[in-house]
Amino acid sequence: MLTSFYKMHGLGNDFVILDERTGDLSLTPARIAALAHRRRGIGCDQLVTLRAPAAEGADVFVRFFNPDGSEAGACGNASRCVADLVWRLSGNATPVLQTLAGLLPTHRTPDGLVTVDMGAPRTGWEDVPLARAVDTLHLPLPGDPAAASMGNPHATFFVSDFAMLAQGHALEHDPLFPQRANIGFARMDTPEHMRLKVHERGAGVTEACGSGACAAVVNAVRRGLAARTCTVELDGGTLHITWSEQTNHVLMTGSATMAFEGTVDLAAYPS
Ligand SMILES: N[C@H](CCC[C@H](N)C(=O)O)C(=O)O
Repeated sequence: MLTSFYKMHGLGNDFVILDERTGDLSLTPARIAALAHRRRGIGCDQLVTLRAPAAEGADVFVRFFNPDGSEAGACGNASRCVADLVWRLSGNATPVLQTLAGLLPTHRTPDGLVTVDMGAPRTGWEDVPLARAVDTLHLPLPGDPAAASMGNPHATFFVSDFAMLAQGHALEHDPLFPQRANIGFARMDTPEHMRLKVHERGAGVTEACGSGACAAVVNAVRRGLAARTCTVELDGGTLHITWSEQTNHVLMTGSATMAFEGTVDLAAYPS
């Protein structure tokens, strides 16, 4: 039996989106990893599922899975893509996404971009989470990173070049991060412009990371390095991030792209 899927990306951070609102697809970690495989599967940075919402006021319940089968509480680029997909399918231009990180209101901008309210950052050590009580603004790691969660763990290193990117895998698995972490490397060109590269937890280096951009701006503002409205330039393109002083929420604006639709025979994948 063939199952439809949508292939979308946010600045080159790419996703396979499967709709489980018509029935469970038995997406075990093994099947997710096989579907995400760049040669033997469809291939993606994250696999995204849609389900009927449980929360009051939500239009769709969205879950995000890495190519290693692990689940992520947040995924900014995929959130923009799901908002765009809901609009394409239903005409609703302001869907509210229910995620493990909470309810994320979204809207389209006049120039066809998508804004997601990614909610408030979590900066307590137990919220990131970290393995012990340390100052999340200056972690006890070489390179003196800061840490914050957007519903998933992020560490941000402030760098002048990106040589440290090669240490991303080891840092992802540092014992200070009991749930591992996404590792961002941020170069502040001005307080309003950041160049960012991210080694993602469970996925490796991606062309863009939306929640990583949000966390990096939050950490930069906390360090006094960035303005609350900051343009983040990633390998795959630009995101506009604002950490609102009034609401304490982080707004992320950027593109969402439909690459293609397809069908897949899930019976050909491990259960
Ligand atoms: N690409 C996603 C981040 C995925 C995070 C995932 N790697 C995790 O385990 O937290 C984004 O645009 O926010």
